[in-house]
Amino acid sequence: MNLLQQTLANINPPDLHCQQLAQQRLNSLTKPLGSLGILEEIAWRLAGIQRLPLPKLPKEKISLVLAGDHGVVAEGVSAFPQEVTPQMVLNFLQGGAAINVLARQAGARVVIADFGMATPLPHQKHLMDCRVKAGTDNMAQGPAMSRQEAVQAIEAGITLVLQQAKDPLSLIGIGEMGIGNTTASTAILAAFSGLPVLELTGQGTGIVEERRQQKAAIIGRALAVNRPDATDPLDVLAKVGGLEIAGMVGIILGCAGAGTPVVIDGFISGAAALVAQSLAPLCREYMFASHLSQEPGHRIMLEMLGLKPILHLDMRLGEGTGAVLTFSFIEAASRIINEMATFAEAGVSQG
Ligand SMILES: O=C(O)c1ccc[n+]([C@@H]2O[C@H](COP(=O)([O-])O)[C@@H](O)[C@H]2O)c1
Ligand SMILES: Cc1cc2nc[nH]c2cc1C
Repeated sequence: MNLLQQTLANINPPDLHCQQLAQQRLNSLTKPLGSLGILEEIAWRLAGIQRLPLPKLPKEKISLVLAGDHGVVAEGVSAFPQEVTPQMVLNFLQGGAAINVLARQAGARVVIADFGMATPLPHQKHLMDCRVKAGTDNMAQGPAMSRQEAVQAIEAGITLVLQQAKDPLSLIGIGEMGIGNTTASTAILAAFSGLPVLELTGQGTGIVEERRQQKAAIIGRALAVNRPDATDPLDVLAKVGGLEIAGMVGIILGCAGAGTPVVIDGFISGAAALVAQSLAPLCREYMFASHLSQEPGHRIMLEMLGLKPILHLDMRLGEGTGAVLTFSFIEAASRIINEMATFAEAGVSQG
């Protein structure tokens, strides 16, 4: 068995008994029933994931940020040039990007990995080398990558979880950097949903309406040229996906296999989540959706995943920024269930 198959075989449902015990405790705490809304749902879901009636605060918070390039940028689908991918990776390594600031705020460690930028950076001590190839091929003309390359990138993502999150009580956030990756993510969503491409296509880094329509036409062409099989997630990922997207699929599967909660970020990690769910439906139980991105397809993606976004901040940055912002809400939910007094303990009358 290869690492992907082993990981898929390791994914179990969360512990329902621990979930129920957590729900009972939440109902006994000094507040009207259900009045802490989504925080309560986070607390009982975390109990099921950690297999503990009382979930623990994360031992370590980690933001895994994956970089990759996209051959389809040759079609003019992004507002920015491809060289921005390595330039931003250097910015991440120097601590000056939004993800660095928000991770410092959240007390999280940031890990940056190159899954296949078009031009590799000269050796950087703190950059993980998970390169599969020098960017994907142009999906408007043929498959973005081979099936083997997609599996290699997924397995590199699984390995990253095994190396970086040894304690299952860690909390993992995922994020990405890749000029052109909203095009790949939209194609993945269109392949799985069958919805009209124009409805799913957004502005990405900031293209104007005319270029958004051209971007939708290019995604339509990529789907027509490649004919991805929606019943075969690896086929969809290889034909119209991306290397960093495949890496995030691996991280999600790796976290689900290890029983570690994983927070997905915006539209691109959502596309990875769709592929992961399609490979292993149970892995959605280990995911938290951090925020609702401004990309129009993101709401549909989250509905397909059955996940509720915790934050609505009109963000569309990526990098894992929404995911790390959500860490404090997950910690807050864990504190609530552990630290609040019950009606009996506080001598408060129940309604
Ligand atoms: O996270 C999101 O929802 C999101 C929405 C739009 C753009 N992005 C980021 O912008 C880049 C992709 O945009 P584009 O226009 O080049 O496809 C990539 O680096 C993403 O991290 C991210
Ligand atoms: C500057 C910049 C920063 C980003 N971070 C994630 N995607 C990005 C795209 C651009 C263009």
